Amino acid sequence: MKKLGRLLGRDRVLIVTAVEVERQAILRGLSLPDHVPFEDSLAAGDRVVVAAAGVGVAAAAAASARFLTIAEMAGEPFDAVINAGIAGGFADRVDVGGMVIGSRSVAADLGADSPDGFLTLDELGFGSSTVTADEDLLNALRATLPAARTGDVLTLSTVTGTTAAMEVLNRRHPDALAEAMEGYGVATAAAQARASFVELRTISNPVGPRDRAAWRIPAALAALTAAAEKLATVTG
Ligand SMILES: O=C(O)c1cccc(C(=O)CC[C@H]2O[C@@H](n3cnc4c(=O)[nH]cnc43)[C@H](O)[C@@H]2O)c1
Repeated sequence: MKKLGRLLGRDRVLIVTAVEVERQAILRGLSLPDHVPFEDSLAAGDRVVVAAAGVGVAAAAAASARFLTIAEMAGEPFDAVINAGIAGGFADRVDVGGMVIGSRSVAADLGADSPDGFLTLDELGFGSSTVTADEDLLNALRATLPAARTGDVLTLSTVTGTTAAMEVLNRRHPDALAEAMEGYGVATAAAQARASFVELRTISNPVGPRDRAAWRIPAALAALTAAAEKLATVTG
């Protein structure tokens, strides 16, 4: 059974989260069951599949590549990939509980340090530390989620936990809205599978000195569910 029709104008959409609670938050919003294994969703011809990849850029890239390859081999390739989950928000740019659509997913710690400053992959001549979101997908998300802010989302291997680290990021990426740990990895897998990509994040905590008590994970998960509910209204 095709449980959800075309989402955001796409035939088949893969939504990749890091962890299961994020996956369930999205499934709740889409009114999809939460117990269907990935392979069974594919076999059923579901047009929207939500899968958890694990935390961090390596798990995100490896699992996304696996999901995309399995779908391609089954003759049901995904044509769009959304990396969705919770994130840290940069103060004064986005509030806890708010939402960010990534215009770019930036691997902010991938490169080389030097006495003259940080060198990105681009500057080193090894490719790019940045994946730009697909314009049509980005615009479709923006139209569906008008309350969301649009801007760069950083991908980091370490959650920022000190004022010093936050200041370094602020200097290097003065316009970034949020940081998370998977976007660039999912985006790279999507690019290699020639699927369009966008990152969608709801804010669970401010970026800055580690303060576990300030994390508002239930609020960020509720915002993910609300976003998915809105996405479900734009099916064809
Ligand atoms: O520091 C802690 O005690 C702690 C407690 C719960 C979760 C964590 C995580 O590291 C979750 C990482 C997970 O969530 C995304 N995320 C959320 N906020 C941030 C952030 O400020 N910086 C980076 N990643 C964040 C991330 O994408 C992971 O999937 C820590």
